[in-house]
Amino acid sequence: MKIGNVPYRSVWVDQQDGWSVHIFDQTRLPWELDILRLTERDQVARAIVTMQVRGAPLIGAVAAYGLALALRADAGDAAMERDAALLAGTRPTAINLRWAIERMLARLRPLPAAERVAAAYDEAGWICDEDAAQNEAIGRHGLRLIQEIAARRGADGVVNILTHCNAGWIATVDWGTALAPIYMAHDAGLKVHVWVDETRPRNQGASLTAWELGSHGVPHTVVADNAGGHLMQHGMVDMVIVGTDRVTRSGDVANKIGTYLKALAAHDNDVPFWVALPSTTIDWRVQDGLAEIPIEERGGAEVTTITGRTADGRIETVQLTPPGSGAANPAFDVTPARLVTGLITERGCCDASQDGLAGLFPEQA
Ligand SMILES: CSC[C@@H](O)[C@@H](O)C(=O)COP(=O)(O)O
Repeated sequence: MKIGNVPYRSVWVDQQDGWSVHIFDQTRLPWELDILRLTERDQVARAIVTMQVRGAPLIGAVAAYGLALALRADAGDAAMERDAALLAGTRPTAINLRWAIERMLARLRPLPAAERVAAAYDEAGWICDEDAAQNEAIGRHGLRLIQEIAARRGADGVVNILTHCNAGWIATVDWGTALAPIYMAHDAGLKVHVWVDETRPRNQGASLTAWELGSHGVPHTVVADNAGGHLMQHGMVDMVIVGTDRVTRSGDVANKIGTYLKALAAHDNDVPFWVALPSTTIDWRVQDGLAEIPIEERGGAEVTTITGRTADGRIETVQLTPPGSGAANPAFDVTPARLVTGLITERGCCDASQDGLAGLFPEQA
């Protein structure tokens, strides 16, 4: 996607040196566009843990390059297994991270150490290219859903879409998942307007989704997380599209904390609730999302403080709560498949169910 008129991906290898890895520091957006240069394993691990990079597909892709950087230091068997485990353990909920590391190891383990660095960069590059292509396909399939609603609304009708967290191009290698259909609808001339949940505590909606949509010229309005139910009750939401960090083989969906409440409100108001994902986000080994998906617990400071830009341009973090108040910070929740209208994947749309997923991905069933 473009910033200004310059096309970017969310992770790329330095063209000059051919090995260091660049990312945007997402903790500085939307205030500053800082590009970080990563040169070693620990920088990559730190970037994922501190959420300088975030979003399920992107942390998988960046971790893949993290393993390539680690192999530059030591490409022996023991070091590779240790570094792969370290990178895979940086965040627990998004399955794309484990998937990417397992794919890297499947390619690298049979090779002699001397051939591993080149192969690792090659494989990480494929992971990135495939993610971009899958998300573009998700965009095309999701576009049809938006077109159907637009057709019912008539020529002047605006399609109002609510989204939670950030599942845009900055959360993937390119295009995004939930936002890909929205970009395509906007580019196709459909009138779309996006309700952007602020997404406390880290505000990925207010900072990242609003920045992405604004940069692309997509009309949008940021709302407090608690506003979604009210908007749906008053007919102001035509559909919900969210991304996900892990989908079970039965169609349960883990996504940013608060997604479940939006699904409940959508169900109560007959608003279609769609989840967009590349197949790399499906955990075929897991059936019951509530029982089996590990939910990341992050530090309480993300709840007790808030970061923003002051009137004179400084980025500051301020305290919201009284001294001594404790805080809990579960970062994800699980929406049961029964509340999900359907899944939008690179192979098309399906029911959020074992049969639905098996129909699209028979080789996994
Ligand atoms: C295409 S990204 C899908 C999900 O990863 C996204 O919705 C989300 O929950 C991200 O959580 P985050 O904690 O910001 O990494």
